[in-house]
Amino acid sequence: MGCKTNDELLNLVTEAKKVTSYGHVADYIPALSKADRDDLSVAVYHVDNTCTYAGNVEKLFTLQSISKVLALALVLKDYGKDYVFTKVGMEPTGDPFNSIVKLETINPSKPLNPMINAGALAVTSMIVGKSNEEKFERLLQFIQQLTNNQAIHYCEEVARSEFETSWLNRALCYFMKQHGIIEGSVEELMDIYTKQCSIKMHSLDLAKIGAVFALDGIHPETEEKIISKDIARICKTFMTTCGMYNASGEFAIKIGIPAKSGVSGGIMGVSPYQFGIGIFGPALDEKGNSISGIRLLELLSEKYELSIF
Ligand SMILES: NC(=O)CC[C@H](N)C(=O)O
Repeated sequence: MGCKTNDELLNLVTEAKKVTSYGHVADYIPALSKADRDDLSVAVYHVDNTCTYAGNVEKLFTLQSISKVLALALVLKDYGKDYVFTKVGMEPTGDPFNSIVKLETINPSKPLNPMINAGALAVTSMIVGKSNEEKFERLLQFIQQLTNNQAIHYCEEVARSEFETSWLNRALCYFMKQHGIIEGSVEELMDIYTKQCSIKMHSLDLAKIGAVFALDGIHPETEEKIISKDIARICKTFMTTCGMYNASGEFAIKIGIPAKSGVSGGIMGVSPYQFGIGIFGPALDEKGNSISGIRLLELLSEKYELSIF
């Protein structure tokens, strides 16, 4: 088992930072454009409860699309896979994460997978609760359990910023509502979805969630079984096939671990039975993945032979 000292990680971070200048901070959600594009931090949370890190690992960032895996785990717990997969598919798309094109061309308008926006919106619409507040509270509590950190909350500024500008996501919702994939108020769904994407944490907490997946759903600190082995397996499979959007194939070849990215620049990685990885590097490549974060994972995977394939 490698990657046990902070110095090892710092060397890799220094090397990975060299590509930062080729990336750009996301600005289609206006509040995200305030990020410092030179940031790069990484935390590795080992299943034996030790942690190594480099960079400013206490800096908070919003989960964005990383939250899609966590919302999926929650609805799979609530409903079981048979029902969930009547509303969302299991296939990679090859299209950008916010694309609408396949919703129209594929019958019966079921989003292809839960890692693209359409699929994630369908998943979030399934969260159980009597009111919008209760639904979001359940998701938040689940994420607090995964991090073993009751202080986890969401960033109101980022949530509001996305809510006020999310026209394409609304379009995806109305399309799916027309075809019976989602029900109820689109504005209420957008309210939960934008709060979900704005849940904030630092790389250490994100690495810890990765470690829960690395241990098939068991929390390394509390030893609590938070999700079943089967749900952990399904989530890791989606991370492997669709987690890096339409760069997932290349990522599987070059790095070869289950991972999920978000447009804030976060990446959660999983090295099964070894550790979880939390990365924050807001400069993104053209597909919307952290450019230095991917470079760092490439260096880590080569050095410690992390590929699962
Ligand atoms: N790729 C992402 O991280 C997308 C999440 C973002 N909140 C959106 O829906 O556009």
